[in-house]
Amino acid sequence: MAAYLNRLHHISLRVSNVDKVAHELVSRFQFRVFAARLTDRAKQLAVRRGSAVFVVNERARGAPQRLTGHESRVWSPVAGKHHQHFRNLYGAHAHYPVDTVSNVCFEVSDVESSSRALRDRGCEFLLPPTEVYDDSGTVTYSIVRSVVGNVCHTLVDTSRYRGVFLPGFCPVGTEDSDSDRSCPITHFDHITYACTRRSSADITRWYEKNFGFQRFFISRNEDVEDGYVLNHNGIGLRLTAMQYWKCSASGVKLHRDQKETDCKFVMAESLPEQGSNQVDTFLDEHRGAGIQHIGLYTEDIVATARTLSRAGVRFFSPPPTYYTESNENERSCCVCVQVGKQQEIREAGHDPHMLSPYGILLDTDVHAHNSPSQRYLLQVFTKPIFEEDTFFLELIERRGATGFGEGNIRALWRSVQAYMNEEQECGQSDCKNTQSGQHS
Ligand SMILES: O=C(O)C(=O)Cc1ccc(O)cc1
Ligand SMILES: [Fe+2]
Repeated sequence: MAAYLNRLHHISLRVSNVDKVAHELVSRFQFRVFAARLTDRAKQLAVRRGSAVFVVNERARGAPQRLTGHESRVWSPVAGKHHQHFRNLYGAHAHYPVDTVSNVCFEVSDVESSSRALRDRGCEFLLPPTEVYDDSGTVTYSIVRSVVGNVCHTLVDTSRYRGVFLPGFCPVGTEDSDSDRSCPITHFDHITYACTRRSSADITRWYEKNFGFQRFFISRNEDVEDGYVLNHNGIGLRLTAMQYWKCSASGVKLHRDQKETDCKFVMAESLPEQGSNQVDTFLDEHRGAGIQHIGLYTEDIVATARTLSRAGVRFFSPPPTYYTESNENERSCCVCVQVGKQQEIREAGHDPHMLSPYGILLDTDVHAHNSPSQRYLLQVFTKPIFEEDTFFLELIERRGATGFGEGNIRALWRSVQAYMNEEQECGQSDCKNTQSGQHS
């Protein structure tokens, strides 16, 4: 392994309208702006909910903005001077034609040695280790390109920094406790990439080799090379999942379902046999592979979905029969068409009427079924949040289940597919703001 990752530090979005996207995250998704970097050339807003931090960066218009060759050749840290050159600090440099989630930033203990090791393994750096400072201390960071579309990783060491976020950012608002029970989002649960065909195996190897990620299996029937393949009834999807093995989360209080402070990574590929689908749509509209969605972990998905729904967030919903009918065979049969989950929802101790207004899906871990401590997870998916049909968010509550619900993936797939078909019939992009597929 080349780089030891301590934890996920933040995720960067690059958008044409920072205020609009930040406002969406704040007014709808209940994030709070806690730091800002505003200069005549840059606008960066940092928003937080629990330990989930997004930085919303302004997307440069006009000529692509790149670091110059001179800057790339500088290897040893250059104290403090660099920040004058950068329109957007911490990994938001590269030009991209549409709004996008461009960077997953990891905290590491030693940026220099991690970067050197990654470079020796052939990784491409957009920025060598660089120091920036302000009155609250110093931070070292570098930026490495990933092997997935436009996604980059900033590696940052904040151990010598006492400020509210990162050098150059000013605190905004007052620190509050995030203890609001109506929206207990605590952290990023997973990041899902939309990948081009047959690229998942190489991507997995890249993360294993360079960052010590570990593969984990979504299904017992999953093949090591092929991943988890869903290829029937109109669903053509290959999923491969991995997580990073965190190294030093000592002192961090962990939630019972949170294994250390890890965040899972899921690679989704579309399979050609079943026709065009949501992964293809992402690749088209995003103009390449990238981050398709991010799962936000919540301790109470019903309360969170209610709060977000009242604030205007729109969710995908399965057909009403999902909550009113039961399909006993569904759990043991991987090819039959799903009808309903009423009984499964009740058996898990939930009321279908509480889940249906928001389109919340429930999936029991098949192998734990009938055991006294039934393991399941609850998920709900939002409509895309940028102009293009690309990036969306997900809420996830885990009740002992650590993977991804096979049944939920099918239910989500169908509701997204129905929505895409509807949009195609309308031929209007503003349909995504309507209440279609929504029961609330
Ligand atoms: O189930 C999840 O939350 C996943 O992240 C898996 C997944 C990935 C891509 C899709 O288009 C649909 C589902
Ligand atoms: Fe997901």
